[in-house]
Amino acid sequence: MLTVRNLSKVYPPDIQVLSQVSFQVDEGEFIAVIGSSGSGKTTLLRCISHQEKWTSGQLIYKSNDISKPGPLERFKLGKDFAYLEEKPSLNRNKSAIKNVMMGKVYKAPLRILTGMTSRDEHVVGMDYLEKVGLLDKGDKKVGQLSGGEQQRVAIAKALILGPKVLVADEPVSGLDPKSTEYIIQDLKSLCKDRNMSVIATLHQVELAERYATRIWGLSEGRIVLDIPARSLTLREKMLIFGEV
Ligand SMILES: Nc1ncnc2c1ncn2[C@@H]1O[C@H](COP(=O)(O)OP(=O)(O)OP(=O)(O)O)[C@@H](O)[C@H]1O
Repeated sequence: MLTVRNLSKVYPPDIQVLSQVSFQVDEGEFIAVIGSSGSGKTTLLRCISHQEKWTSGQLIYKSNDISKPGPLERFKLGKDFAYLEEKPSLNRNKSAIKNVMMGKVYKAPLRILTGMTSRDEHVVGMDYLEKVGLLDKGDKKVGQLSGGEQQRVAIAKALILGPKVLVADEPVSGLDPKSTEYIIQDLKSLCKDRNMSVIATLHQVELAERYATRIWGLSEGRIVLDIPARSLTLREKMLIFGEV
């Protein structure tokens, strides 16, 4: 579904962060990206989701070369790719449902894109909150929700336009084990039930080993390991992290 060839990213004047990164992503995969701090994980995710310009490389999505997307392709990419930041920007003073409804691409309200009424939109928003187990918290202000619940609101917000690929930067960072489990299970069922692909950075290797379908190990801006998820050997950990 998605093929990237030789993606490189250089920040001015000459900070090479990603070097010749190549990979393929299939529908329904849950890919965990692991690597040391500064290895380029966030930059990779931001490049994949077109939050960041590429210095060079080729992106083939659904058989179309969209390495240099025009306005129409950008619109389509924005709809098909959702990017979930490490600290999602939610409005703490607004309710969970209102935040979810703000999940719109290219500033176009859902109803312009789909012809829905605002009432239909509300129902759809609640549907997404239900998918992440927050149906009963829809009217609560986001500021009154726990960190894990806020992250789930952000996931529902990212999902509202039905992306095919969800790119999530540290979706469980700073969360307690129970919230972590909830969120990872949410992401996993999105892959399974909706055939969506998830690419997520995870700091805890055990989470990647346990829940992902595939693991990418990043070191100094290169994918040094790309394997079906399983317990990593010491040698593989050394390859990714250096000393372990
Ligand atoms: N806008 C920028 N300008 C210059 N250098 C940058 C910029 N953004 C990131 N970098 C550099 O790129 C490298 C990789 O950063 P990135 O945030 O992608 O790493 P990371 O693996 O996500 O790290 P962490 O796990 O600490 O979040 C770092 O050395 C960082 O300083």
